[in-house]
Amino acid sequence: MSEKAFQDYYPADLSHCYGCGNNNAHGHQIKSFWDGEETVAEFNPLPEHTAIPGFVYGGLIASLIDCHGTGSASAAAYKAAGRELGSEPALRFVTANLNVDFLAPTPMGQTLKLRGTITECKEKKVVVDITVSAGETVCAKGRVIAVKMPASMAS
Ligand SMILES: CCCCCCCCCCCCCCCC(=O)SCCNC(=O)CCNC(=O)[C@H](O)C(C)(C)COP(=O)(O)OP(=O)(O)OC[C@H]1O[C@@H](n2cnc3c(N)ncnc32)[C@H](O)[C@@H]1OP(=O)(O)O
Repeated sequence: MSEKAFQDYYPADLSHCYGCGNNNAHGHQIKSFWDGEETVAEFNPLPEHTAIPGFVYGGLIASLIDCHGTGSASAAAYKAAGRELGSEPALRFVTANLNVDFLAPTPMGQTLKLRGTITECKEKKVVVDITVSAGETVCAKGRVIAVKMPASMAS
């Protein structure tokens, strides 16, 4: 994919997140995009993301859902407002609630595909439902309730 990801619009001073910050060399640097009305992201787990040999650590999967969810929430809020991604004033969202169901063992060595659906989009709250698939298998599903970032979290 050659277009800019949602996370590429985050300002540098808010790009340190372990899951999605471009400025976090040790983080996952997840990249999310629109695919029609849904949002998508991909991730290739590394050996250090192992739970049991051959299988991916659930905390990593939760982290991917978390950051694909908050990125999708921001993008959905911009879309609902009819605004360009990244335009000021910024529409920033953080995780209020993260719920994950692990449906099947997630194999190492495959690209994980995340697909998000915007279930609810209000001015202050966006709900995103996400699946994580390896090949044809949906290994996990999750829901992110994202809420406008409080002023106290901005520097
Ligand atoms: C694309 C362009 C980019 C632009 C630029 C973006 C930069 C963007 C940087 C992002 C960076 C990465 C982000 C990664 C994801 C994290 O890891 S974020 C870190 C983890 N999260 C936190 O630390 C958040 C800590 N919690 C809080 O600050 C506050 O509790 C919250 C979540 C902001 C909520 O504030 P609040 O004032 O209590 O919210 P409130 O007005 O009462 O509720 C609003 C709505 O949310 C619901 N709600 C509130 N809390 C909860 C909860 N815990 N459970 C369920 N629902 C809740 C309420 O029920 C209410 O719903 P409705 O009645 O409207 O339907």
